[in-house]
Amino acid sequence: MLSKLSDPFKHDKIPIQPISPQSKRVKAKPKKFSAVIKRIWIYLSYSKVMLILVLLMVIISSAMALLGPFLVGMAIDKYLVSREEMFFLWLLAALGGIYIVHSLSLWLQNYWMIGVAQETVYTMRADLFEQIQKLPIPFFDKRQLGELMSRVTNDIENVSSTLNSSIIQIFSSVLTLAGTILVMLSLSPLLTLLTLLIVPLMFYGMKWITKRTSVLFKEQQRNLGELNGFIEETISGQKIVKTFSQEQKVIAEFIEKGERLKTSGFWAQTYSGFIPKLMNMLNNLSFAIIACVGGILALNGTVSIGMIVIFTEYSRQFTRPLNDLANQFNTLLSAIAGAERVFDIIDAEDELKQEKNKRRMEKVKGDVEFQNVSFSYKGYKNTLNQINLRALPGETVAFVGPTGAGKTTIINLLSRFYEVNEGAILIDGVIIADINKESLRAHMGFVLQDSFLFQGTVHENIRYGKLDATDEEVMDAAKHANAHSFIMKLPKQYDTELKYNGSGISQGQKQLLSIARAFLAQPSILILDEATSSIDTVTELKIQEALQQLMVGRTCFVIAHRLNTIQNADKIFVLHNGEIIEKGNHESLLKKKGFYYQLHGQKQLR
Ligand SMILES: Nc1ncnc2c1ncn2[C@@H]1O[C@H](COP(=O)(O)OP(=O)(O)OP(=O)(O)O)[C@@H](O)[C@H]1O
Repeated sequence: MLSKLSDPFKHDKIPIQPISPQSKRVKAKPKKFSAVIKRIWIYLSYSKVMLILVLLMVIISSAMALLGPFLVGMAIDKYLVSREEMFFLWLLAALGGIYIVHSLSLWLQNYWMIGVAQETVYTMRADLFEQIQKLPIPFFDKRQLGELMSRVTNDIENVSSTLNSSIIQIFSSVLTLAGTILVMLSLSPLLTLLTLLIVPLMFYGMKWITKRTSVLFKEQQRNLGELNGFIEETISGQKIVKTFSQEQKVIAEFIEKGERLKTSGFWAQTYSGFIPKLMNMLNNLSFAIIACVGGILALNGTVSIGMIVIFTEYSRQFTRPLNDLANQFNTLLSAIAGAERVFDIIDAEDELKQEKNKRRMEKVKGDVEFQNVSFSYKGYKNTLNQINLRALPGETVAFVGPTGAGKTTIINLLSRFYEVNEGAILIDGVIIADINKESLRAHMGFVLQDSFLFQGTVHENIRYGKLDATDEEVMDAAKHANAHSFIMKLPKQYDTELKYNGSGISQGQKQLLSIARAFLAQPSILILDEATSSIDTVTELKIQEALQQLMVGRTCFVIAHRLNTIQNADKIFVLHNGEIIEKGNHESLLKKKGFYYQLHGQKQLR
């Protein structure tokens, strides 16, 4: 029936596939709820004391809610029927007390639950962020930044709002439900059985609906992640979008993704919206049955009027928590979908776990050797084939070759961002796969083309190279890197706040800061990816001079684009299609009159 419902958001311009329940796009099967709930429970248990207090308040408020109608019924029988005024007054006073305690316990459970929810979400977010820091580079190859961001923000937020609103509701509903059934059974087993008639109907109705909504909620979260990824990408790439006048294309793509999110949201909400409607219907049915049968029993004189009032009140109390549970189910399903996406990342294999027992290198001389190294990115054909090379301590090794030849990949393998498929890389005679990654990278310094600068002061950004460096050391590094003079001209010198990725300073200045970082780190092995972007001659000279200084006494691997780097290099490896096709120094390679000679002649080293 539902598949026939028309999609109210149908867009005339861009045809999109509606995410109807029959859609083939809904592939994700919900994992076991119990496993996800168990995980959330572990997080909840970090705030045990507060949670116990919440539970205590839930028990009190549920008991008060149960006691209320009972006293009302008694009051009716005692006053309306027997006219026992004194007892009636006592009952009224007790009723007043019950409602005050009820309200207070409701307020307190809410107060403590907010604390539990905030603590839980804080820990979950911290775990997720920490895990993201430990994930290996190949993990990020497969994912969009915005999609990951969506997990840290939206999905976690989803869990938070559910904890705030649903947990108490679920606890108290279950308690009230159990208490009500018990009291009802003790009052009239027949009427209780009549009330319980609707339970199997509720159960099957809910099962049918939730089977569909859980898949749809997951689809909605995934679409939200995709949309966020797209937004992040287009905002970061605004210059390119504008340069190529792609605004309309980007807007159209956004609309398409937005439509997809809207449609999946629509179906998820529509399906889950049936839950309260179904509950309401069954609720009314139950009420009608009780009223009819109870009325007949009262007319026969089998039960008192007070008893009927108590009972109809309880029957309402019985269906109300069921109703509440059904309403909360929506939120709960959406939160479970979010939590599942968060746990997917938390459970991803982190690179540091396997590294724990590996050997740490205290000192590195810088003797680096590649032995028959072959490598392919996952799912691609070989990028590097049988690479053999050696750099002795203090030597400068340069890589040249056309674009896509595999120069960056060699560096990626040396830093263990990726692992070799065949062969081995050795540092000072030790295979690097056996060295703890952290300790390996601690001996490496990187000056990359697109050296990233973080939001923070100039000082903080340089100190990234050595977190415990003193102010003097930072300034000293900046002086060696020829960065000091431009820093002093900044509005607040070393305390100047840099904008996102250093967007407030020039490309050349960014490079000088990254050289300063490397100076501070004092690595034994230096990895240098020379910038190809054109920089003004004065800054270019400063960069050259700083790099010359930085390279002294270290083993350097350079992806070279500049002639003077090449001329000074001890060894040059010419790469083509993932293979070393020529090696030697500048003079010997020129003499050979091979590929290097051609590149050099074209004044183009890549
Ligand atoms: N993460 C990745 N996943 C799949 N393939 C990749 C990945 N990174 C690089 N490649 C591919 O590996 C090959 C070598 O790339 P690499 O970046 O090492 O070349 P390069 O010589 O440094 O090129 P350039 O001079 O343009 O930077 C290319 O074909 C590239 O498309």
